[in-house]
Amino acid sequence: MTYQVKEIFYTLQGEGSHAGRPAVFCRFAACNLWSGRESSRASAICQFCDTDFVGTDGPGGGAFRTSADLVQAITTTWQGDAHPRAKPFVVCTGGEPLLQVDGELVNGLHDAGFEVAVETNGTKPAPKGLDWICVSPKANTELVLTAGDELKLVFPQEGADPAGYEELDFPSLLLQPMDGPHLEEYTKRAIEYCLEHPQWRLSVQNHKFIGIR
Ligand SMILES: C[S@@+](CC[C@H](N)C(=O)[O-])C[C@H]1O[C@@H](n2cnc3c(N)ncnc32)[C@H](O)[C@@H]1O
Ligand SMILES: Nc1nc2[nH]cc(C(=O)O)c2c(=O)[nH]1
Ligand code: SF4
Ligand SMILES: [Mg+2]
Repeated sequence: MTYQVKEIFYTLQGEGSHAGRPAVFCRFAACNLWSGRESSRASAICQFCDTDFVGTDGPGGGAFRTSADLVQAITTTWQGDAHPRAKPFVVCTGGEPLLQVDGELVNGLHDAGFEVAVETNGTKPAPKGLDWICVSPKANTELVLTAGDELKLVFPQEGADPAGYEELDFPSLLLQPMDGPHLEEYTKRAIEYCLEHPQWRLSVQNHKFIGIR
């Protein structure tokens, strides 16, 4: 299978429970909830996306004909020293990574020594063996992945009340303020929500504040 990848880069995980951890980000092209074209944003199922995931023209991007080719590209992008306390870490994101990430790729990344995380909208099943699953549910979609390692809800979303996700099988519940013209107001509301409902924690998009990718 050919993997369509927008970009591959080395940075710190900016969001969620692993915030601050060095990681290779592999951003897969395409999503099932938006075409990625601005002209169709208003009619998309997911309308607040902060990411360009169209095409394969980003740094390190391309069409990788085999899982081995993609594993090699990810391996060469990792820049950390080998250390017994720090396994190389790759975050598969997108676009929607679970349109493309398969068991063969996960196995190949494991064989290369990586811990493998995904950032997913939760509407597609996950292959076996992933080390970290972050599900970020979107209003008006059917959630297929009802278990994982963290649930990171972009907040607020009409039709996606945090309380509706509390009984699912996620050890961490995170609220991430929706970036856009109302970020300041939504951050205040997310803080208030967490203070009143301490089963939720705040996830800020650190990378946007510290000027890294
Ligand atoms: C670009 S998405 C790609 C992965 C997957 N499609 C998903 O939605 O989880 C990566 C993360 O950014 C979050 N995100 C996207 N747009 C955002 C925004 N405007 N403000 C805050 N978080 C956003 C998503 O909810 C998700 O957790
Ligand atoms: N630094 C950094 N952390 C991130 N965590 C999730 C991201 C994503 O776009 O999926 C992301 C991203 O784009 N950059
Ligand atoms: S599901 Fe994820 S990648 Fe797709 S449009 Fe929404 S935030 Fe962007
Ligand atoms: Mg991002």
